[in-house]
Parts: sequence; structure tokens; C-alpha cells
Amino acid sequence: MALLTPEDLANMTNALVENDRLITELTDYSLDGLCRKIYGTVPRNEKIAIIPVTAGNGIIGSFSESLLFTVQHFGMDGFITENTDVAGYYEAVTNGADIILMADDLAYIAHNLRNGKIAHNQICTGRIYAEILCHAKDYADDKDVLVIGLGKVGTPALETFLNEKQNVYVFDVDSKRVDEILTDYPVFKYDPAKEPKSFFKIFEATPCADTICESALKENSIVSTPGIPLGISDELIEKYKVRVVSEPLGIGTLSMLYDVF
Ligand SMILES: NC(=O)C1=CN([C@@H]2O[C@H](COP(=O)(O)OP(=O)(O)OC[C@H]3O[C@@H](n4cnc5c(N)ncnc54)[C@H](O)[C@@H]3O)[C@@H](O)[C@H]2O)C=CC1
Ligand SMILES: N[C@@H](CCCCNC(=O)[C@H]1CCC=N1)C(=O)O
Ligand SMILES: [Mg+2]
Repeated sequence: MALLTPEDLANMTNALVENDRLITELTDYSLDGLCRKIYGTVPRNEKIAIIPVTAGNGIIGSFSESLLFTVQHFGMDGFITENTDVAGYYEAVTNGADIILMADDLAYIAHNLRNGKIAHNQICTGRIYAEILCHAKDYADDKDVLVIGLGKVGTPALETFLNEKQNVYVFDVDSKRVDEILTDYPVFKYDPAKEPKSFFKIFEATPCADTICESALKENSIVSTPGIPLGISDELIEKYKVRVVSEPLGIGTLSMLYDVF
């Protein structure tokens, strides 16, 4: 499980605002508007409690604060409990929370206490970053998309692309995982050595840098990636004028909230 660090979150507030602007430019939907469209839900003044959790590697500096920024930035009512863990859960519920946000090292969830809906960060993150590419207006007629990283975030992204009738090409360094995916899903294996192919739309979700090779890029490609660190070099971004949607926590969090409204 790749855990965030306080350094990953240091520029999160700017990144959320900048990426919202880029998403609007690329799709004609604001991030908020795109979440409303894909989930078919709207916020109704729910009270959102953020509970710090000390399990495992423990509390990550700025994590709870980053969630509170996201909740408030999109006009919702949130608070961080003073207590952590079970005492924090009790504090959240007795203070009227409608939705709980909390994370240990294995799962980051949103749970709506009123309607019972529950959302998982890895699923909602894969989904929203994929939907951003599916709604890219410049490439509405180009159905080809490359998915790099077929893990807990990349697999829900792949499923989203298939639901949106995209032609999905997949790549992962774990060839066993590629074989599993090729067996389970109607997708194409991306093998640049055998069949070079470039894409206007690339999704990446790996914990590695430089995973997007030059031969996969076209001029003005869009890379939509929750992956940390960033999977494309500054040099290639500049050379191919790549638009990059990449943010450490807020985009995925908003997707989770709309999934449980
Ligand atoms: N920005 C955000 O909101 C979020 C970011 N993340 C980040 O997304 C990344 C992926 O997370 P998970 O899917 O949970 O990880 P995972 O470990 O389940 O999957 C990662 C996949 O990438 C593959 N991979 C590793 N190195 C590669 C390379 N060089 N080229 C191609 N494939 C490679 C692995 O074989 C694995 O299948 C992590 O960096 C995680 O921190 C996760 C959740 C939210
Ligand atoms: N228990 C800690 C939070 C732990 C979060 C670990 N999970 C990640 O870092 C995932 C979530 C999105 C990207 N990676 C706290 O309450 O401060
Ligand atoms: Mg995010």
C-alpha cells in the first residue's frame, strides 16, 4: 500500500485548484460538475466528520487537514474530530455527522450513516481520473486509451473505460497481472516493442516515476494520473505539450463523497 507523505500533500491546496481549472478546460465540466454527472448525486448539507486514525503507520501529517480543505473548498460542512480512532468515531456520531471520512493504511473510506452507502478511495479515484479522460472534448471521437498500472486504482479505471466504450490498451511490469487482466477483460495488450502505438489519452496509476515512455505520447496528449510520484518526466511534458491531471488526495476524495450522497 503506497502511503502518502506530508511532502506529497505540501502543495495539495494549489494542486486541487489548478487541476479543477484544467479539468474544466479539458471537459467543459468542473470537477464538482463531473462528479454530479457520473454519480447522479448532489450534496444536501450533509455534515462530514473526518476521523484521524492512529492504526499501522499512524497519523500522516496534513492528511486530515487536506480532507477538511477539500470538503470546505467545495462548499460542504466538515470537521475533524478532536479524538482519534474509536473515541473519534463516537465524537463524530454524537456531534451529528452524516458522513464519516477515515483511513488506515489499507483503506480510506467514506461512509454515509443515513443511507448506508460506503465508498473506497482506490475505486473512486480510478473512476474519476478515468472519467476525466472519457470527457476530454478534444478527443471525444478517439476511443483509444492506454492504462498503465493494473492495481487497486488502475483496475477500477479500466472498468470505467470499458463501461464508457473505450478501446483499452493495458500495460503493467507484472506480466502475470497483465495475463490475468487479458483473461478477465476485453482489452488489448500494449507492447511497444512489438507494436508501437501512441495515444492522446493515457491513464497511469503506479508508484513509480517515468512509467510513460516517449513512444506512447502524441503532441497534446492528456495524461490523467493519480500515481505518486508523477509517471511522466517534465522533459516529455514540455516536448509533447502534455496536459497532466495529477493531484494527491482531493480529487479522489470528492469522487468518494459524490459516490455516497
Ligand atoms: N492521487 C490520489 O488521489 C491517489 C493516489 N494513489 C496512488 O496511486 C498509485 C497506485 O496505487 P494502487 O493501485 O493502490 O497500487 P497497486 O500496488 O495496487 O498497483 C500498482 C500497479 O502498478 C504496477 N507497476 C509498478 N511499477 C510499474 C511500472 N514501472 N510500469 C508499469 N506498471 C508498474 C504494479 O505492478 C501494480 O500492478 C500509488 O502511487 C498510490 O499512492 C492511490 C490512491 C489515491
Ligand atoms: N491513518 C492516517 C491516514 C492514512 C492514509 C493512508 N492511505 C493513503 O495514503 C492512500 C489514500 C490516498 C492515497 N494514498 C491518518 O488518519 O492521518
Ligand atoms: Mg486525487
